[in-house]
Amino acid sequence: MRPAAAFAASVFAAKDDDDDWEDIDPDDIEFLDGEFVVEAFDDEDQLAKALCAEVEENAKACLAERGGFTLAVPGGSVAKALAGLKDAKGIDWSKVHLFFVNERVPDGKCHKLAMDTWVGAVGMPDANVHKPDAGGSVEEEAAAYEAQMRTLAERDDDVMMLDEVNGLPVFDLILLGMGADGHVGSIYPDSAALKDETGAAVLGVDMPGKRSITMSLPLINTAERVVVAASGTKKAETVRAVLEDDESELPGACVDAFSTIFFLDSGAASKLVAYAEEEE
Ligand SMILES: O=C1O[C@H](COP(=O)(O)O)[C@@H](O)[C@H](O)[C@H]1O
Repeated sequence: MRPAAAFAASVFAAKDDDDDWEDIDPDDIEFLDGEFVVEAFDDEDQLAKALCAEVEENAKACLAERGGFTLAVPGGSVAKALAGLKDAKGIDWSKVHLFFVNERVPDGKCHKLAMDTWVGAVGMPDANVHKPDAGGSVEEEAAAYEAQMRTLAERDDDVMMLDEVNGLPVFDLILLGMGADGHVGSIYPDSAALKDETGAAVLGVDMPGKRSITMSLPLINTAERVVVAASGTKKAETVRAVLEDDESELPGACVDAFSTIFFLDSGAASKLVAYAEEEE
C-alpha cells in the first residue's frame, strides 16, 4: 500500500504497541502500515484531496496486486469530498466494487450522492455499484446486503476475500465520516448497533426518521484499511475524546482496523493535546 502521507500538512502522532502516543517522522510513514495514524490538514480542501488520494493509490495498488479493489463509502461530507475522483487517471473502474458504509432504506441517499458526485462520471459499471435494494424490514435489507458481499466473495477472481478468523468480508478500503456525536456509519453512541455481538456484517437500524442499514463494527474493523475523516471545530471535542480518552466508548473510538487513519482538518484537530504540542 502507499504511504498515507502524500498530502499531509502534518503527520503528528501515532500509537505505539503499548498504546502510547509517540512523535513520528513523516518520512517514516511507510513503516506504519498496520498502525494507528492521525493526520491533520490545513483545511477541508486538503483533507478532500487526501481522501481522493487514498482511494486512487489504494485502488492502483490493489488492482496491480490482485486485479480487484473493494471500497466502501459513507454519505455526508466524505461523499462530497470524493468529487476529485472524477479526475483520477489510470484506474480500471470496471474492476472496482463499491459498497456503502450505511444507507437510508428505501431512499438510497448515499447511493444517489455518490452517483451524482463522482461514480456516474467515472464509468463504473452499474453491477459494481452495490446498493441495498431488497425491500422489507431493515433486518431483511441488512441480511440481503451482507449476501451481496458474500456473493462477491464466492467468485473465483479474488476480488473479495473472507477473513480467515471471523469469516467476514475483507474490504480493501473503508472511508468513514464521523458525526459531532461520534457516530460512524449509522452506528450511534449507546445504540444496539454499537453493542451488537451477533457477528453480522451488516445491521438494520430502525431509528425514527433514520431507517437505515449500516456496516457493523466487526466488518469495519476487518478491513485492510479504514480512514475516518472529520472536519470543523464543532467536532473538535468529540475528536479529542475519540483519540485521547482511553475510556471513550463513542463509535469513532471503536474503529480499530489493521491500518486505521484519522484525517482531520485543523478545526477538528484543534483540541488534541498532540496537535497543540505540534503547533507550538
Ligand atoms: O449521518 C451521517 O453522518 C456521518 C457524518 O457526516 P458528515 O457530513 O458530518 O461527515 C456520515 O458519514 C454518515 O454516512 C451519515 O449517515
